[in-house]
Amino acid sequence: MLGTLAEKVWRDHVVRRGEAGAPDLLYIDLHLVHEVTSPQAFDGLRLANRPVRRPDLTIATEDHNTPTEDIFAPIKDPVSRVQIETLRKNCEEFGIRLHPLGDDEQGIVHVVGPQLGLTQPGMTVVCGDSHTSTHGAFGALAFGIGTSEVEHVLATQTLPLTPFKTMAITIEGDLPEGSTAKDIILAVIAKIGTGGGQGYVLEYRGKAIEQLSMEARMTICNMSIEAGARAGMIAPDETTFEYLKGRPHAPTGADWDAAVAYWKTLKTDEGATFDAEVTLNAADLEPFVTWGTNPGQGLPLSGSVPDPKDVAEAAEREAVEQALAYMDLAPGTKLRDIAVDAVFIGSCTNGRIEDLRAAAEIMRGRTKHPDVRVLVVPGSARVRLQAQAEGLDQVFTDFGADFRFAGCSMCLGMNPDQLAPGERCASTSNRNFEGRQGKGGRTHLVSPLVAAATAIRGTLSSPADVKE
Ligand SMILES: CC(C)[C@@](O)(CC(=O)O)C(=O)O
Ligand code: SF4
Repeated sequence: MLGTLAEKVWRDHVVRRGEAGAPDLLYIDLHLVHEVTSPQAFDGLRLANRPVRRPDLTIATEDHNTPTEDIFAPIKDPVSRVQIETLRKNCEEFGIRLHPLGDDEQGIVHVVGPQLGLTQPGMTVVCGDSHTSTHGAFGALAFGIGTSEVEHVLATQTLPLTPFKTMAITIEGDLPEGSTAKDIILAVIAKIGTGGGQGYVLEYRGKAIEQLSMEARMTICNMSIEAGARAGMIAPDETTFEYLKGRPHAPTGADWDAAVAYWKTLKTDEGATFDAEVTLNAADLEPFVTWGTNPGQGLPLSGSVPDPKDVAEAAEREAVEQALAYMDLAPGTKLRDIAVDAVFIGSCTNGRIEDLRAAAEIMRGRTKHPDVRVLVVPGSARVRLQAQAEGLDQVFTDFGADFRFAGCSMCLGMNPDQLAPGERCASTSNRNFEGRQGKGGRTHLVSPLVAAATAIRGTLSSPADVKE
């Protein structure tokens, strides 16, 4: 029977079909765990006196509450310290592999999984974290789950799920210079809205997608959740196989050949139909920035802050007014004239080696604007080591940036890296909600290229604005 990529992966994982609208029971190939959403799940197992069903398909890391400097000193914040200590105790008790702070494989869970070759095409991948959609870049069916579902997967390695609808997002054309995968996904969210993907798995297709690296594909799938989708997927191809070959947990020898043969079948059949279709032309895309307090409130950098008076629908007009009040922006202000206090380069959206290389390319031989503080936080310890091996750490330090150890850092206000109230930041992360980066902090979501150019000029900028 003809099927889409998502339908094929789903079909291959059904343990039991739900009758009369009841959910299917799906097998889970990879369960990723971090310190924030796992404590209650492990408590549930303890209370029911249940072991973890497949510890070998489960892996944990520390990323949200961890500091990104003085990482070998005791964690100062008591809540963070308890979260981390609880994860370590749980992993010890239940026999789960853990990459703790200080380990060479530690990092943000959605950077570590792919980097270790754990995330593979055709897998079902879950984590108690909505940005698990990242792993769909490999043609895996990957999605965030809640704490009770974390417990269910730990106990049974399965999950009851109602099938998602499928939406094709076709990106044709070639990305212009200075525009990146981040600009693609910000444009997609602006087009379909933060609820546009509700109930769907998004499959990204088209020439512009096929030309992207795995890191760029992960940026796009990572933010599928910000369009309301459960998951984002890209069909695996030679780029995928190239990325995976030789990684610590990737198959080898005859297993590798067999895996690639299967992975090559993982694409939507000619003639298979999607429940919805959206098309964008990458050639039209210029660097995108958000002006508001959700990832859908974004515009091309050449634009200006919208005027609520131009918004016809009352509820939407009110949302724009509220966002502008929080962001302290006047309608009509050119986005390029918005001065920032901070720049953050990192997160599971744009904290990989390719992202750091892109930012370093702009920063090399330059220095930051005196009024801007710049944080560069690798998505994993491995990325940090790679950046040091390539001398990028020196570029960042000479630029005046603060180059840190790996973690979620200033993506969210759960660790020491936070914005002060009123501080405005150009951030390569994925959420700009009120207070996301720290109480009263103001976030503009941007690509690593825009972040680096902004750090030079002091206002939201693209590489073209800082060309020497
Ligand atoms: C809050 C944190 C655990 C989280 O990683 C959760 C999530 O993405 O679901 C986030 O980025 O909001
Ligand atoms: S980097 Fe940000 S979005 Fe990603 S898992 Fe960490 S907190 Fe969540």
